[in-house]
Amino acid sequence: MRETVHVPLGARAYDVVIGPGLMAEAGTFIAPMLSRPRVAVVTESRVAALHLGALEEGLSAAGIDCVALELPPGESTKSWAYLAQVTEWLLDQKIERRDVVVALGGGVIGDLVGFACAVLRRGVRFVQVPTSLLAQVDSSVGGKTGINTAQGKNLAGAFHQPSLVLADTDVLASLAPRDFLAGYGEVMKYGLLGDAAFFGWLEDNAPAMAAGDVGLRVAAVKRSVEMKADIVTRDETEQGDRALLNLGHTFCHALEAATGYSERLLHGEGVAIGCGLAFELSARLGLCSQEDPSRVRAHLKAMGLKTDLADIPGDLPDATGLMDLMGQDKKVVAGTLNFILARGIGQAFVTPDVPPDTVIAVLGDALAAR
Ligand SMILES: NC(=O)c1ccc[n+]([C@@H]2O[C@H](COP(=O)([O-])OP(=O)(O)OC[C@H]3O[C@@H](n4cnc5c(N)ncnc54)[C@H](O)[C@@H]3O)[C@@H](O)[C@H]2O)c1
Ligand SMILES: O=C(O)C(=O)C[C@@H](O)[C@H](O)[C@H](O)COP(=O)(O)O
Ligand SMILES: [Zn+2]
Repeated sequence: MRETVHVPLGARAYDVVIGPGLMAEAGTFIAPMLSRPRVAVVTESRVAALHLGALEEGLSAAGIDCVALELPPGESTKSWAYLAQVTEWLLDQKIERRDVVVALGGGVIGDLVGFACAVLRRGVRFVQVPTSLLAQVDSSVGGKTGINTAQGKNLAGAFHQPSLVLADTDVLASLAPRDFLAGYGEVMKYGLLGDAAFFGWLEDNAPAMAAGDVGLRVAAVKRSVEMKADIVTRDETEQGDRALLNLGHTFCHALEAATGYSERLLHGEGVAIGCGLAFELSARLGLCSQEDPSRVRAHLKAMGLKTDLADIPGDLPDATGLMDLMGQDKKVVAGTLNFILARGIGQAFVTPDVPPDTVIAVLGDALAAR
């Protein structure tokens, strides 16, 4: 059940290894990369309590010593304060330019530690050991690293590719159901953006995958990573096509900002709701049939995922307020926001041609249904 997806980025190429039992073999994979048998691991306390011991044993079995830093869990750790703490801790540990840092955790740790490694001594290699479904299918691959700022989501960061990704599917068993489902939002995104057959496969198989079927989990992670690797290889720094991976994210990032990056809305939940809104907007613009957003929302509901703005607890800004938050999106060019829309399931495309009034109308209707 071991799968490897290669990300062919020339001098920055690397493998994503997927399957059960990888923690125990981490040292075997990492040892050939080292100039001395020592690594620094950065993680967070919830993941550390469950999986740091297994990683340390896997490293030690290959004769690799490690020091570890544990941060608080949660989205608010993706901040300037923790970027400074991680960077200074790595310097205090005398991590050298040729050393390797290991990011053990979900997307929060991967994004933060990757950014710290991008700036540490102007660039130190890092290995992603993603522990959430979201991190295994998306954030550990492709080299987008960063933090949130007071102005919005992921607004400071760098493209810094990992040197290796070890996605041990066994660790997904300890995820809380809500965190597993949030990660599923990004899995479904791949089907919606470019592979209708994968979306159909998910409609048939995702309930069993969520219930714990290991073979289905490996298959879903592999297909997601293949799709991401393919897009990232075509457009590493998001000059064009890579924005397809942002399907649903313009809405999602505004909603995350509006809910204060809190437990009210997890990133993957925002992606799920955002994908529904992107398809609704596409249907309103006559690009796809009304059956497509209905099918997306029906699948989200069947999976038990957040589907509508009504599923977000507490107050939200009005439609204009949400549009203002979208103004910080990194896809804005000369003041015009690029959207990811779809001509059908699996047929997403990037376009600046979206009348703001139509976006406001879609948001207004979604807010009115709360
Ligand atoms: N860089 C990228 O390309 C990219 C892509 C997608 C998302 N992201 C970012 O990733 C972040 C979201 O990632 P996430 O959903 O993994 O969030 P996260 O890192 O906060 O993890 C989600 C929750 O799961 C817990 N957890 C992680 N692994 C666990 C395990 N094996 N067992 C039990 N609990 C575990 C964490 O403690 C946390 O409470 C967001 O900041 C998002 O912006 C980045
Ligand atoms: O890798 C990408 O490219 C993505 O857009 C993946 C997204 O799922 C992810 O949330 C990413 O962090 C969003 O990037 P941003 O550039 O919109 O901040
Ligand atoms: Zn995302």
